[in-house]
Amino acid sequence: LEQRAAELNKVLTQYGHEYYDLDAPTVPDAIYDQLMKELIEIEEEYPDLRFPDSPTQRVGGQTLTAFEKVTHDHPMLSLGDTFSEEDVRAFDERVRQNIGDNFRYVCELKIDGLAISLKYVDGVFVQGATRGNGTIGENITENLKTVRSVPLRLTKPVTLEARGECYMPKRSFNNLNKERAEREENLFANPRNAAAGSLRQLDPKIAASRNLSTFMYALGTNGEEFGLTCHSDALDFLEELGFRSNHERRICTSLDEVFAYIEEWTEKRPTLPYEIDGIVIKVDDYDQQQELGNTVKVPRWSIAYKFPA
Ligand SMILES: COc1nc2nc(N)nc(N)c2nc1C
Repeated sequence: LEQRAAELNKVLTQYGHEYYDLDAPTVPDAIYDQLMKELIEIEEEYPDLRFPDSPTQRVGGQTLTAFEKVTHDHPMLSLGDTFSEEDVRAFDERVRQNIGDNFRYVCELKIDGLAISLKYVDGVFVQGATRGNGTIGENITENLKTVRSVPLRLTKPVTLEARGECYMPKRSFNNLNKERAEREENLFANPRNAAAGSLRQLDPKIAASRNLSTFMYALGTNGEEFGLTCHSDALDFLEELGFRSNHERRICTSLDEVFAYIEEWTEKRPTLPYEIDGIVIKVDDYDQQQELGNTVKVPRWSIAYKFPA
C-alpha cells in the first residue's frame, strides 16, 4: 500500500504538472480525479502515508474555524510610493547622498496582489501567512497549499522564508466574475480583491478553485546564510529552489534606464496576463541596502513608482 501511495503521488504530481503548469494534460480529467480519489482514501485510512508534498494537499483539506495569528520573524515592510519623475529623482538623490554613486538598481513590475510569507524547514513547506499589519499576519497555510506555484517541497532541503505576492491572473478574474454574474452574486472589483478574498476563505477548497498564482521577490533574511550578496542573486536562488519569480526584472545602472523601464511597462501593462500597479526600484547590493536601512514602515533602499490611476 505504501508503494501504491508513493506511485500515485508520483504519477499525480506528473499529471498535475502537465495540466496546470504546461497546460498539456496527457490523461482525461476522469482518470486524474479517480487516481486522486484513490490516494485521498489511502491517506485518510493511513495518515502517515500522507507526505507533505502529496498532490492531495492541492485540493484543500478541512474547513478552519478561524485563522491563527503568526508573528513574522522579520517585519514585512510595505513600500514608499512615488507618483512622478521628480519623486523618483528625489529618491535617487537621497540614495546618492547616502551611499555615493557606485551602485545599481533592480527594477521590477509591482504585482498587484496580496503580500505573503512562505516558510520552509528542510525544504518542506510548513507555514504560509499574510502580511497583516507587518508584524502579525494570519496563518493561511492550508489555502496557500492549494496554490500550484507554491512549492510543497523545494529542490534543496533548505530552511528559509520567502516573500512575494499572491495574485489572480486576469483571465481567472474575468471567468470568476462571469460565473458570479450568472449566479447573481456580487462581483469582485478587481483581481487584487479577488485574490485577497480567496485567501481569506476558511474553506481551502474555495482557494483551490480560484487558480491563484505567485511571484516571489525576497527572502525573509538577507540571504547571508546562502552566500547571497544582492537582491538579483536572491531572485535567481528562489527560482532554483522552485519558486516562481517575475522575469521582467531589469538591472538599471542609471536613472535614464529606470525611466526607460517605467516608460516601456507603462505601455506594455495592458498586455500582461496579471495586474501590476507600478514599478518597484530597488538598490541591488545587500550591503548598500543595509547602509540605507529601513524606516518603521518602509525600506530606504527601495521605492514604488505607481502608475497614474
Ligand atoms: C521589498 O518589498 C517589496 N517588494 C516588491 N517587489 C515587487 N516586485 N512587487 C511588490 N509588490 C513588492 N512589494 C514589496 C513590499
